[in-house]
Parts: sequence; structure tokens; C-alpha cells
Amino acid sequence: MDASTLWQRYQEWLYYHEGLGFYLDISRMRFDNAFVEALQPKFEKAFASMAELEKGAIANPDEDRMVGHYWLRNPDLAPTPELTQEIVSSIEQIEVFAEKVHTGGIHPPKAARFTDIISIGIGGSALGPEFIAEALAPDFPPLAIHFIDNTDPTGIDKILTHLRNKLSSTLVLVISKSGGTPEPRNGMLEVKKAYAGQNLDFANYAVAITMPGSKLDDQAKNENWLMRFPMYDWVGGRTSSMSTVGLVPAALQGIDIKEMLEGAKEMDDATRIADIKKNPAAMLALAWYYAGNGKGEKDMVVLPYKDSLLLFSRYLQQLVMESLGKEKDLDGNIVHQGIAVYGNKGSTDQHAYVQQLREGVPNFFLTFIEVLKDREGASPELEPGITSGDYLSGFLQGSRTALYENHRDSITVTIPEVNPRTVGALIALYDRTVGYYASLVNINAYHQPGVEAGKKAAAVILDLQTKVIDVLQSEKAPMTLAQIADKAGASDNVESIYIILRHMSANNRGVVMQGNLGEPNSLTVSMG
Ligand SMILES: O=P(O)(O)OC[C@H]1O[C@H](O)[C@H](O)[C@@H](O)[C@@H]1O
Repeated sequence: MDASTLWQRYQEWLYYHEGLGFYLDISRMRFDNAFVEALQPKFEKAFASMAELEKGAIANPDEDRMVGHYWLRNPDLAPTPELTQEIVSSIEQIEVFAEKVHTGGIHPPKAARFTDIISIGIGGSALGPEFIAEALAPDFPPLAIHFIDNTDPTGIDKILTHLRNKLSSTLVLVISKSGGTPEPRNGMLEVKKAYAGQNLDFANYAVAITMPGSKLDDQAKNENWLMRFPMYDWVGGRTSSMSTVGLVPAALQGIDIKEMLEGAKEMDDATRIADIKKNPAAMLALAWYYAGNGKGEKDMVVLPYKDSLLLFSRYLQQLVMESLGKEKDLDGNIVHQGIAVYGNKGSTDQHAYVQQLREGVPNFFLTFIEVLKDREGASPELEPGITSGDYLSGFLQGSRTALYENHRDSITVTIPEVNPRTVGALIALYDRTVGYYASLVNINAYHQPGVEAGKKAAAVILDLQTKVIDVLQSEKAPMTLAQIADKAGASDNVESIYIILRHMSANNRGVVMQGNLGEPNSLTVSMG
């Protein structure tokens, strides 16, 4: 395509949302009109099922759940007045709580104000809050947030060491929708011990964000924690940024949550329109479908050219891959769907892997995220008429052109600046795009059956560890791995036992391994 035809195509497909100052350009995806027409019936179905979903249909059939994240930003859409009221009052509750924490109305027993937050959660209970904090927290927030998003002892220690002189003014958010996920439970138990170690009563510092009636909720209630915020079964973890999960930490950091909700609502309104060309989420879903042939044949590289959006691709990784990465379609056929997502930020990544994108395996499409506003205030000129922001903008445009010339397609999303409204809008845009795309490829975007397998397998290993410890404690003499496996009733699982024991021995847990470490069969093991 020559430059003037491309410019025509650019204008023909450019989407602009006036209220949000938001642009979407899919002109550098090489679909033609016939492709759009062929997809039209699938889109009609997608628009219709999205409308049903928003009205409260059981859109997640496997888990028999409604899918209501859109109601969070427009409570009037909720299917019952009770739900509307519940959403409205939880937002009020969050604002009142944050205000009291900021002004000292709620304060820790031994300090006038809370100064820090430890936020404990994983997956959807971490990625949204982390992305929002990185994108929107002010430079000097009223409370500084620190995340424990794993069960890595070193990671937990790092936060606790950093805060060791400030625990008495640190608020702890324990975020888990199900209230039963092992990683946040472990983080909470370790943090609780750290408070006890400083003679601080954890309950005075702890806030639970979870579904009413969950294990976590029961614990918070029984121990009389400072506060409990409800999470709903009709909000999926990966779409929970606008629920208590994302809003409580955001409000505590001084981020305007009403603006975030408003931006998301405006984007929701725009992405509800049943006309591909007038609906940015439909346009994006179309582009994804085109890129990967409706089968995820190409990976999605997300490159925001703005440091504060660094975690957006990580956030999208869960949203997209956990939603779309499915073995079966809605009719039970094996389809192995999904779209792989990765990326950090531009122009930084141009000095890392963009070499491969430009010249190597053409197994991806790009999403550039452009932010028009460079910074608060004026920029110094580094060369006559040129600022650092001009470089950033030039690098984005340069990469887009160079990649397109080499038959690497791209999408460009443009926002005026990074603020609560535009971040809310971005989150909403991708929530909806994932929903439409799932419908185009006929899968359930709202369950995650594959995650359970890993959790169950881990539980089996921990159970085996308990048995192995029993065996070692009752037998004094050193034993081979096969003998231990035999006595533990797990003779078909010697390898797992070896890995368990090697880990224990590396951590001074009383396990003594003798023999050649490079030859597991030569080892004898005893409890020292
Ligand atoms: O918030 P939680 O219930 O603790 O869940 C945390 C995460 O873990 C699960 O394994 C799911 O796959 C995620 O979708 C979820 O966000």
C-alpha cells in the first residue's frame, strides 16, 4: 500500500472518543472489508450475548455465575435493586474508610496515622492493584504501598525488613476473593507473626477484602480485624480492579477512584454499541481475530510508551491468557484457544527484543500504547526544537513504520495522559474486548479450570512431604530414596520425594543427605 492509500485507510478506521480523548488505530492490521463482512454474524452474536451478560445472564455456565464487572462502574445496570445498593454502598464505605485513615480518624494504637500499606494477594488480587499503583499513585502518597504477591520467603522478608521500624503504622490489606488461596494465606500468617513479634495486635492493623463467608472472612470476623470489605462472586478475579479489590488500595493511596470508575463507565458505554466501527472493543477484537486467524496463532506484544504503564502488559497477561486460554469451546470441542501476551515498555524494549520482532519469527502482532502528554510543565529542549518526549514519540512512530514495512502488523491505542479516568477506560476497554473475542471464538472467558490442576498437584506434594517426614522421624537409620518412598506408600513417586528432601536439606530442616548429590540413587537420607 502506498503512503496516500495508507493515510486513507488510517482515516477510514480511526476511532476517536471525544469524552475520553481516546484514539484507536487498527489501520496497520492488514484485514480487508471482506474479512469484516465475514465476521459480521459472529459479531452480532457477540453483541447479543454481551447484552444478556450485562442483564445478569449466567454468562459463566461452568461455575453457574453471573458476570457483573460492568455493574461496578454503572450500578444502575445491576439486575436487582439490592445489588445496585450493595455496589453503591461499598464505594461509599471505601471512601469513608480512606478519608478516616488519611485524617487519622482511624489510626493504629501506637501512632497518629497509618503511613504504609502491605497488600497481600495474588493473581487478580494483586495484578490490578499493582498496575493501578504504578500508573496512578502520587509521588508522595498518603500511604506508601508494598505488595506481597507470592509465597516466596525472601520476597516476604524483603518487605518485612524494609518496614521493620514502621510496622506499628502499617496497615495490612489481605485480598483474596475466595479467601482460600494458599499464597496470600501464607503471606498473611507470616506478616501476622511479624506483628506478634513486635507485640502488636495484628487485628488492629488488618483489613480483609474477600467474599462474605469465606475462610478469610471468618478469620477476620472472629479476630475482630479493623475492617472487612466484601467481594462478590459475580466479579472474576481478573476483572476485579473496579471492585473493593482495586478500589480500597487505590483510595488509600489517594487515587481518585470515582474518576477511575467514571472513565471505565464512559468506555463501557462506548463499547456497548452494536456496530464494529463505532465500538473500540469490537475493533480490537476484530484485529485480534485477524492477527491470529481466530486461533491465537500470533502473540500479542503490548508496548506502552510511558513508564507508569509498565505493568499494563503484565496485568493484561492474566486478563487475556486466563480468560482466553481454554481447552474446550462452549460446545465441548477441543480447541486449545488463547492469545499469548507479553511486553514491558517502549522505547526501552527497542533495545532488548525488538530486534527479533523486526527481523525474526513473525509470530506476533503489536499494540503500541501512546500517551500524548509528555509531563507536567514544559520540557527542556535537548536539541533545537526537540525534547525527550519528542524522542519517545518519534521512537514509537519509527518502530510502528519499520515493523509495518517488514509485514509486522500493529494496533495503536492513544490516550491523552495517564490519569484515573484513562486508566479506568483502558481497563474497561480490554475487559470488553476479551468478552467479545471469547464470543467470536465461542469459549467461556470467565472460568479457569486449568488453574485448579496446578493447585491440586501442589497439595499432593505437600501431603507427601508430611508422610515423608513421618517416615524419617520414625526410622532412625539412613534410608535410600526408594526405601523412603516404599514406607511412605509412594513407591511410584521417588522423584517427588527426592525433590522434597533436597529442598528440605537446603533449608536446615534436619534432613541429612549422604552420597553423591549428582546421583540421587546413591543417596541415603536421615533426620538429623
Ligand atoms: O483472589 P483469590 O481468590 O485469592 O484468587 C487469586 C487468583 O488465583 C486463582 O488461582 C485464579 O486463577 C485467579 O483468577 C485469581 O485471581
